[in-house]
Amino acid sequence: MAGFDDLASERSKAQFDVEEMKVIWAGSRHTLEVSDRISRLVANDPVFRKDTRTMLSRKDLFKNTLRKAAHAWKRIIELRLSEEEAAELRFYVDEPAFMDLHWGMFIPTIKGQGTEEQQQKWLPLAYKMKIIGCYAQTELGHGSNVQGLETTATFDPQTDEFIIHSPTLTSSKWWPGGLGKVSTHAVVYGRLIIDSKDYGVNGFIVQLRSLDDHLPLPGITIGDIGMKFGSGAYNTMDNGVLRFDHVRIPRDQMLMRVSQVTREGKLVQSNVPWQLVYGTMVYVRQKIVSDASCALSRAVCIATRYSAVRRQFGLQSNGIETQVIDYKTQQSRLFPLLASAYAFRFVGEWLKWLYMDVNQRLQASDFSTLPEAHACTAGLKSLTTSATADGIEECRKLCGGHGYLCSSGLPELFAVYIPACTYEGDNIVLLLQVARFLIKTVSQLGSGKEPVGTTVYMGRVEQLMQCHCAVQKGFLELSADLVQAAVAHCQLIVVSKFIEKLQQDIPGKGVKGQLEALCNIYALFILHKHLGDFLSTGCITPKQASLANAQLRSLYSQVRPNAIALVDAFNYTDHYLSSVLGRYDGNVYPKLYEEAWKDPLNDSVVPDGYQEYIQPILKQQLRNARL
Ligand SMILES: CCCCC/C=C\C/C=C\C/C=C\C/C=C\C/C=C\CCCCC(=O)SCCNC(=O)CCNC(=O)[C@H](O)C(C)(C)COP(=O)(O)OP(=O)(O)OC[C@H]1O[C@@H](n2cnc3c(N)ncnc32)[C@H](O)[C@@H]1OP(=O)(O)O
Ligand SMILES: Cc1cc2nc3c(=O)[nH]c(=O)nc-3n(C[C@H](O)[C@H](O)[C@H](O)COP(=O)(O)OP(=O)(O)OC[C@H]3O[C@@H](n4cnc5c(N)ncnc54)[C@H](O)[C@@H]3O)c2cc1C
Repeated sequence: MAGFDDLASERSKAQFDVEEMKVIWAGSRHTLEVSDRISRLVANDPVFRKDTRTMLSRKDLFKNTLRKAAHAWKRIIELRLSEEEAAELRFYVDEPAFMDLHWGMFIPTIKGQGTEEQQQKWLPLAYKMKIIGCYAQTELGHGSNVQGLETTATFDPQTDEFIIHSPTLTSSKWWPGGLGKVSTHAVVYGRLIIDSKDYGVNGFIVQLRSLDDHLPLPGITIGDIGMKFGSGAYNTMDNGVLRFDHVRIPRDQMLMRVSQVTREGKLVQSNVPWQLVYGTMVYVRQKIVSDASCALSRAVCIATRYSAVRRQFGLQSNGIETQVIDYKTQQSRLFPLLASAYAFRFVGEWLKWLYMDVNQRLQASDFSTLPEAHACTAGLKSLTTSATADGIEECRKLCGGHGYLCSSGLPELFAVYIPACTYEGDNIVLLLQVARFLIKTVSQLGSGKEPVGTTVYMGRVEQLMQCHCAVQKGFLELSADLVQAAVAHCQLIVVSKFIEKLQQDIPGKGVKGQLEALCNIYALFILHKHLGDFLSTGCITPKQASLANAQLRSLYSQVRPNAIALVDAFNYTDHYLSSVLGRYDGNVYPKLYEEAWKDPLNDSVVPDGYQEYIQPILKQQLRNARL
């Protein structure tokens, strides 16, 4: 039968050791073992089913998410899962929920911005989930412009407290995940006011709801901001609205690693840079880059398997049509995405290392690499999420009409993924940060300060000094071009990190060869996409451009027999993929047919509303016909 045979035969053609590639993708043999074990644990647990998610009402969907989160927590405790295993469990449960913000932002903020005493007080409560926290920064009126936030935290020396207040409608907190219905606490960002003087934005731990009956505490108005894009998708999350009416908190609930307010109301700065108030965003952006490769590889896995099963036109001598994966147009759309998934995986690995390195340095009061870490996390978050969002949509198109069905898994994946281009920093705003960093680096070239890290190449480009002079005349005027320069800088990082990966010891028959092909596809595809820029700047000649394109076509042919094995190496369970088109066994058509009958519309042969709305029309037509 089509599908079973197709994928089995594809697998037999693979020219490399898939099991070793799984290790490379996972990062280590240990990580592969953990991820394999936990993904199966989730797939085999009926509480974690997700096949009806797109058909549930918001209330049922949300309650079901709470049920899953509670069950996940129970399993974590019962099985005594490590932090790594628990994070894998959250990943494979595959449902955005308040837990993400509690573990992913609330706890890291206290760790990064709290003093030793504050950590000792709050972290045990948070780790045991005796309190549940979220990250309340964005307001109705300001998200990107953090320094424009309006919430105030005014010190009252009489009582040794801060008074948290929302002075305007636009100062209402708006968007924080987990805030709407679940969180008992939040890290709230607001303007520190002492003696009528504004000291800018700082973080404060604020209790929002009673730990007894979950009701909002006095002075607090709180709720969910409403349905978001798509069915299922991000609607499992209670993104919230929050207003304060002169809510009092003890002074020691201001996060005081960066600056402290004394009992007398004096502001004391510590030796750490004030930008550490933005530190959680660096951490989460780094996480988002790692997650981009997961979302893209998932879409690519579905589209690749289906492209091998789907046949259209080109009747062959044996009477069967051509697999659509054999069309060069399909390959030229699909294989660069396959290569991007691997490229993002490796740059994500590197970014994780960079983040750990900067953290260790911060502990030792070395702040020198913070600007680069900010630029890299901001830029790569922007590049990888934009490419992944576009890539998922391209995979939907690669699957033709069936890709538009929810049972393909692609519509929900797209809907849940696209806000990544906005949250944790709008992608254009983040690229402008990279552009500023690049301009600053260029401006220091003449002063004898050697560029380091990801900007080391700048020391070799003489024309950059002239660029700097031009940009000095108008950053805003040139910002659209500067954003392109920032993207180019980030692409260079992605390609360099892929090349560095290839320089490591890579065991397994044929594995290195496949990765080399993917790395070359990624680099040449970027060159192809921006051919105009490369030609107009004289970086390559027309002859080189045409050679590069010929090389790209030949690389597609090289990857073609290995395509299915390259997506098998992601080691995704059918539960995680949740796609009829991407099934491991390729049994697409019978399952698509079966799936259709599960739709609630098919519960009855004659639909509800027939007698009310259809029958009268039909009867009317009958009368008109008689007339
Ligand atoms: C059930 C199982 C349970 C177990 C679970 C286990 C585990 C779960 C684990 C994990 C989950 C993990 C992670 C979660 C992953 C995903 C999370 C999911 C969803 C995400 C939710 C999204 C949340 C949010 O969106 S929070 C809000 C984010 N907001 C933003 O990003 C705002 C964007 N704006 C800004 O960042 C800034 O305002 C700005 C644009 C940078 C402008 O800053 P500003 O100060 O106004 O101006 P300026 O440009 O002059 O900058 C000044 C100066 O500072 C430097 N700078 C700026 N930012 C930073 C930074 N972040 N770090 C360091 N330095 C920074 C800048 O370069 C300037 O420097 P200089 O003066 O030039 O030297
Ligand atoms: C699903 C989701 C979850 C979220 N979760 C949280 C959360 O848990 N906690 C939290 O605090 N926040 C959260 N947010 C908020 C999120 O961080 C902000 O929406 C994001 O930072 C973008 O800010 P904004 O909405 O103000 O966009 P805006 O800044 O208003 O952007 C609008 C447009 O203006 C452009 N623009 C803005 N500034 C400039 C500039 N200087 N130059 C050029 N163009 C510019 C942008 O590119 C964009 O096109 C979440 C958002 C979403 C969608």
